Amino acid sequence: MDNSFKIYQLTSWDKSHDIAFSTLLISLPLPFVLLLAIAPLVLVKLKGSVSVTTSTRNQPPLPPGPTPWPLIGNLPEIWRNKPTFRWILGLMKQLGTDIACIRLASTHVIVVTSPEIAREFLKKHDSVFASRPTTMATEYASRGFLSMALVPWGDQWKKMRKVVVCNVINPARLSWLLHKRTPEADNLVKFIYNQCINNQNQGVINVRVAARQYTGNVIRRMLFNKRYFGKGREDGGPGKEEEEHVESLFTVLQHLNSFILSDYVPWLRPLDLEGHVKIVSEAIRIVNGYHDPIVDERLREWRQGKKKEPQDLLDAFILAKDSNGKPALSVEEIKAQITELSLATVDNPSNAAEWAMAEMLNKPEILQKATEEIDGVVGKNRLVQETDIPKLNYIKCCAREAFRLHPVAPFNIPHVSNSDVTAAGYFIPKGSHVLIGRRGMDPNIWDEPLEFKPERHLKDSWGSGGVELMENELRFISFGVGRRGCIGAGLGSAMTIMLFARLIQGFTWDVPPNETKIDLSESRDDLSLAKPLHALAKPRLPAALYTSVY
Ligand code: HEM
Repeated sequence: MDNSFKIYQLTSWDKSHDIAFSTLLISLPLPFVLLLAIAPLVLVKLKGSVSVTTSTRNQPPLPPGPTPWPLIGNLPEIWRNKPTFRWILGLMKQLGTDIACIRLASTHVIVVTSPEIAREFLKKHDSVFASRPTTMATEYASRGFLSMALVPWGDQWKKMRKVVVCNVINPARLSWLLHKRTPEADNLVKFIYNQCINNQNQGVINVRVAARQYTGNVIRRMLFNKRYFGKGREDGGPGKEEEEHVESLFTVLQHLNSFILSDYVPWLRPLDLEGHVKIVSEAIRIVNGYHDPIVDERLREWRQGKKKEPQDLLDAFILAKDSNGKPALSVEEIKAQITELSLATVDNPSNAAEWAMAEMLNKPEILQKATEEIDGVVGKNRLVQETDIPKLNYIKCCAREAFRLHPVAPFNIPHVSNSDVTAAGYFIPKGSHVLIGRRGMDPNIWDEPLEFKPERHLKDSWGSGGVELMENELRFISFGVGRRGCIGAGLGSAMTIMLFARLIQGFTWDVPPNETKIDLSESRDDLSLAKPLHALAKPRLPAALYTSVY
């Protein structure tokens, strides 16, 4: 391999020379440190504004991208241009390319926005791109890379994926725990109903809070057999513990892959220049502060023989055995994986439901059609159930359209290449971080790509099982594909549809009084709605359906 493409391994973070160097740096005044960091800038920037690298050995070029500065690459650009994802996507538009290479210190960050190239990376070269980067936030969130989604390719990932798929997240477990998910769907309509009848905020509901608490409740119930860490609330809403839990999970998610300098220059981490170390460590401390005592107590109960029957996913983790009949996972691994599953569950379904509702409030004819579908399939004398999902094809089209137009993040979870490879005619060096755009915007595939048009999914997803939220051709990324594809597509789909269908079935929705339209502006820093969706809800089913729920 050409030495110029050697990648600095971030896992060297805790090596003693880094610590010593970092300690030295901390003791220096900040301006001096920055001067050290930008010293290479005094060197001449090598080329023009666009770099197209060619090789002396007939090697294909790197994908086009901004010319890197010597040593530090494009770090000054990502420091200056926040949020980085908007800068990268804007740059690619300017360059007219759907694959780009951004150099961040010695790391090649390859960004892909075309489905065809995405398929080449994640299908044709799936095994090459099966690793993950090691960032500050992924290290904290995974307790030092003990879990699955955030862990590089290797034995730890293989072990965790096998244990979780065989013992914890699979179709059998999903149906085993249906009786824990349904009460949370019931609680969702109860919580909104109570706000309506109490005329809280004149019936204007914060849909984001309701959606995020539903996803938080489902995963807490499935993992720990409880909705509330504390006393909870009579009206079905979150107590302060649940608010803090869900908020902290979202804080971690927002910082997981956020282009901070020290993810590319690890010795900068102790300086915490962007303040992310403080934010992420505090959020993880809060999350683990809720989870860990429950895990420890449950282990004690099993050891002391107080527990005999598994009741939830935590029990499934504890009872999982390896081929020698020994516990498959250490306590730390169980705790790491539980946090990761919580992170994986809360954001996508709630974001899709909130966006779909916002879009549909501005297009009442779509909302009307979705409501009619549920009334036709389910009627108004019982609440929609997971068993109804196969028949709710239009509802699924609306959710698919929310995933296409408003994914929870601009890029898929990053992949890392295990070896040099040529893809899409470009040289992709070993260790490259590959970011695949999640939005489905290609005008050759999607007519009027910026429009929310659920009908577009009726045509092409209508297989024998009806419409699905999976998108195997990667025309947008919902659950991904291949070795690192989502293991929770079944659960994630069920949660998204139940949340969304219960909102629509349970209430008529309107824009708040004194407003004519929902403001669909996107947040500057991520792809969420800039302002949490608030909408006027009115119950539309017999009162007993809201009040007789668990
Ligand atoms: C609508 C809900 C969900 C969506 C849209 C979604 C989407 C995704 C995506 C895009 C990936 C990355 C695929 C890749 O790297 O190419 C992923 C990975 C993953 N998801 Fe999900 N997910 C959802 C729900 C869940 C749930 C409910 C769980 C588990 C309880 C889960 C567990 C995971 C795990 C463990 C991975 C990492 C797999 C690995 O790296 O080996 N997800 N998901």
